[in-house]
This record gives sequence, C-alpha cells and structure tokens, in this order.
Amino acid sequence: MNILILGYGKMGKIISEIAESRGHSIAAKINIDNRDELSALDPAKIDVAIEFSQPEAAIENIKWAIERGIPVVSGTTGWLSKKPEINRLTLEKNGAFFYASNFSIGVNVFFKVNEMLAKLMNETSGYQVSLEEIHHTEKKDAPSGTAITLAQGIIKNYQQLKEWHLTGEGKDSEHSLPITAKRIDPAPGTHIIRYSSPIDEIEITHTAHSRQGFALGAVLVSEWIPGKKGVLSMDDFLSF
Ligand SMILES: NC(=O)c1ccc[n+]([C@@H]2O[C@H](COP(=O)([O-])OP(=O)(O)OC[C@H]3O[C@@H](n4cnc5c(N)ncnc54)[C@H](O)[C@@H]3O)[C@@H](O)[C@H]2O)c1
Ligand SMILES: O=C(O)C1=N[C@H](C(=O)O)CCC1
Repeated sequence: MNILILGYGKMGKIISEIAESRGHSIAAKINIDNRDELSALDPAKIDVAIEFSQPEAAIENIKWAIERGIPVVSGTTGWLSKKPEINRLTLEKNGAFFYASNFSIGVNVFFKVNEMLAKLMNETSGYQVSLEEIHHTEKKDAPSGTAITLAQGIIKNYQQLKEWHLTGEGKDSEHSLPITAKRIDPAPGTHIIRYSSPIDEIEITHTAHSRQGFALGAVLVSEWIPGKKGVLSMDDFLSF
C-alpha cells in the first residue's frame, strides 16, 4: 500500500517504520512545516492517510484527505467536539473515516474489561470510583482520549455516575467521575480505574511500555480499511 503520513511526530515516525517493515511505501511524511508538499501529491495513488498530529490540526488534515477520496485512519486526540462535522463530510463524500482514541489491542481489551467491571460494580454499594491517567509531559490534551473512552464506558454501565470531570476543575459531585491527569516523563500511557470502599479496593490498570502497540494497531487498521465506507471504529475492526 501507499500510505500518506499526516503528522510526522513521535507516532508518525514509529508508524512509518512499522509500515515500511511490513512492505508498504510512504507517499509523504507531512508535518506543520512541509504542508506545501501536499499539493504535489496525486490522491489517486494514495491508499490511506494515517493522521496523528495535534488537536488543532486534525480537522484540517482529515478534511483534506476525505475531500480527495482518501480513506483516513486518525488517532489524534483532543478535537472530538468537531467529529460530527467529519462524520457528515465522510458520508457526503461516500468516504471512509476511522477514529480510535487508542489503537493498542491491549487497551481495547481493557476497554471491554472496564465495561464488564462497571456492570458488576453497579450491583454493589459503598464504592467511590475514580480514574487516573499518566502520560509524558509533551502531551497537549488532558484528560487523554483513552481516559475519556474509559469514562464513557463506566458512565454507560454504572448508574450513579452521569458525567466526568478533571480533578481540580471544581465540578465534584457524587454523580461525576473524577479523572486525575498526571504528566511524568517518559510515560507512554498508563490508565488506572479504582473502586474504593472503607472495606476494600478494586483496581484495574493498563500500562503501555512503549508506543509500538498504538502504532502497530494503526497500521493493521490501515491494511484493513481499503474498500470500506463510512464512519468506522475499533468495534468494526475487532472481532470481540
Ligand atoms: N489513538 C492512539 O492510539 C494514540 C496513541 C498515541 C498518541 N495519540 C495522539 O496522537 C497525536 C500525536 O501524538 P504524538 O505523540 O505523535 O505527538 P507529536 O507532538 O510528537 O507529533 C505531532 C506532529 O504533528 C505535526 N503537526 C502539527 N500541525 C500539523 C499540521 N497542520 N499538519 C500536519 N502535521 C502537523 C507536528 O509537526 C508534530 O510533528 C496526539 O493527539 C496524541 O494524543 C493517539
Ligand atoms: O501520547 C499520547 O498523547 C497518547 N495519546 C492517546 C490518548 O490521549 O489517549 C493514547 C495514549 C498515548
């Protein structure tokens, strides 16, 4: 496949290496300072664009590709309030847009475990629920996209909670899930969910040891997406 890399930072670099090691070629590696190279590309020769840039750049990158008929696999976090606009554009252009807050297969297993645990804990009383995420200090958004997906999985299954808030932002209530975001180098991504009571504590943790899992997941989805149409997610890609 011929892959366009939109956002050649920490993730874009690892994705390019993995893609090349799997026999794919890279049409271009686009960053904030070489966007003019986009105008020289022939969209018909690009099979998929992989977009890992920055919250404020994602929408422009994704629109550029969807408008040219290129399927997009995006992992950029922190821009999701604008996703409905991209969903509409994808359907209008009969394109393909795939988004995941986390492409790691292990994290997607963890998402399911989180939902199952919330369902079980919903039948109990006396527990305080909290979520903690730890990432490197270059991360631009908080809480992480993964933490937001985990919070949504808890809120959907645990009746007492109706919303989430970032700790320190003054929204404390028994109906709001507190998320603590810590920034400590070189953490690639750790997520912890705790149910605490005076009697005991239940805790589940996912720890990424590197960015390899995120990058490999994005390449695997890119290999799967050609020929697919519509607004797609990990639920379409995974069989569990
Ligand atoms: N979904 C996942 O599995 C997953 C995993 C890791 C990171 N992420 C997310 O991916 C994004 C990138 O992470 P990173 O660690 O590679 O960040 P990074 O800061 O290392 O790289 C971002 C790159 O985007 C480039 N960029 C900025 N504006 C651009 C524009 N207009 N056009 C093209 N490129 C532009 C920058 O030059 C930079 O090189 C973040 O939002 C992060 O949260 C998602
Ligand atoms: O390094 C990052 O930035 C990460 N971003 C994603 C998120 O916000 O959940 C995935 C984990 C790493």
